Amino acid sequence: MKKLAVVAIGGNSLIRDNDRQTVEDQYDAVCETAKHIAGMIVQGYEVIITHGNGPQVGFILRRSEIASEVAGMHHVPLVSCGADTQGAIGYQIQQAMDNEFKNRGLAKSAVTVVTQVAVSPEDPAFQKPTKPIGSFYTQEQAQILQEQHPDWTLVNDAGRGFRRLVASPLPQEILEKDVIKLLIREGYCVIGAGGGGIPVVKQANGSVKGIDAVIDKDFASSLLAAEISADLLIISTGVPKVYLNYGKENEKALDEITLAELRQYVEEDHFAPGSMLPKILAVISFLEKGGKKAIITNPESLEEAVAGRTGTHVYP
Ligand SMILES: Nc1ncnc2c1ncn2[C@@H]1O[C@H](COP(=O)(O)OP(=O)(O)O)[C@@H](O)[C@H]1O
Ligand SMILES: NC(=O)OP(=O)(O)O
Repeated sequence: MKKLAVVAIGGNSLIRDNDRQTVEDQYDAVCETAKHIAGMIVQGYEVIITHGNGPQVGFILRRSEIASEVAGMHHVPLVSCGADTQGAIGYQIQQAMDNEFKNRGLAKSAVTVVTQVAVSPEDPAFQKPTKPIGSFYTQEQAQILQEQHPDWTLVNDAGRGFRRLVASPLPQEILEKDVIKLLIREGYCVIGAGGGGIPVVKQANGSVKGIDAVIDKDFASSLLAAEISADLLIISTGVPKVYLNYGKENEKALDEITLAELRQYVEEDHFAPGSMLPKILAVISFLEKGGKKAIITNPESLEEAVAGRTGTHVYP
C-alpha cells in the first residue's frame, strides 16, 4: 500500500526573493517544487499538498486597500483575500503537477479543494495579531506606514524586514477533510488547506461564517495530516534542515531527533517565532496526535529527504 504524505509548501519559498515576486516568478518556483513532489509520488507516496499564502494574502489585501483609497473601489475582506489565494496558488500548483504527471507518463491528476477551517471566535489570537503577511519593509518604510495606518501592527520578521501582522487563530477542524480523503482514495493528488484554510466560525444553528484572519499553514497542515492519518508530514521551506543556533558561528544542523529532544530545543529558544517556531510546533502537534514521522527540508531536497539522505527527521 502507498504511504500518505502531507507536503506543506511555504509561502516564502514560493517567492524566491524580493525582486522576483510576480505571478510568473511564483509559477516558476511552483514548477520547480512540483518536479520534486512528482518525484516523491514516483517513490511511492500519495501526496496532499498544502501551501502558505503569507506574502500573497498581504499583497491582495494591500491592493484592495490602495484601490479603495485611490479609486473608491470596494474593500475586500481579509477572509476573501485568503480564499482568493487558495484559488490562485492552487491553480498554479494543480497546473504544474498535471504537467509533471503528463511529462512523466503518469496516469494521475491534481485537484484543488477550496478548504474551510473552523476556528474559535474566542481565540485570544483575535486580540493579538501574530501572523506576518505581505511585503517586507525597511525600518524607514515601516515608520511611515505606521504613521499612515495607526491601527496596523508592524514587526521585524525574523530579521528579514518589517511586516504587517494579522490575527492567526488556531485551526480546530478541517471542514473538507472527508472529501480530501475521498479524492486521495480515488488516486488524485490533492491540493488543500491552502493558506492554512479559509477561517470560518461555526454558528449555533450549525451554519458556518467566514472571519478575518490568516491561519498558520503549518498548524493547519499538521491538523489535516492527523485528521486523515497521514504517514508523514513534510514541511518544505527555505532551508534543507533545521539548525540549532541558527545563523550563528556554532550553527548545527539537526538530522534525526526525537519529539522529546525537539521540545527541549523549543525551551532553549532555538527557533524564531513567526518563521521556524510554528513549523516545529506543528511537527510536535502532529507527533503528539499519533503521527509517526515528520520531515523539515527545502523543496529541492524533497526526494532525497524522503529517501532518508537529508532533511531534519523527527520521530515520536
Ligand atoms: N533554527 C532555525 N533553523 C532553520 N531555519 C530557521 C531557524 N530559525 C529561523 N529560521 C528561518 O525560518 C525560515 C522558514 O520560515 P518562513 O520563511 O517564514 O517559512 P515559509 O517557508 O513557510 O514561508 C527559514 O528559511 C530560515 O530562514
Ligand atoms: N498561511 C500561512 O501560514 O502562510 P505562510 O506559510 O506563507 O506564512
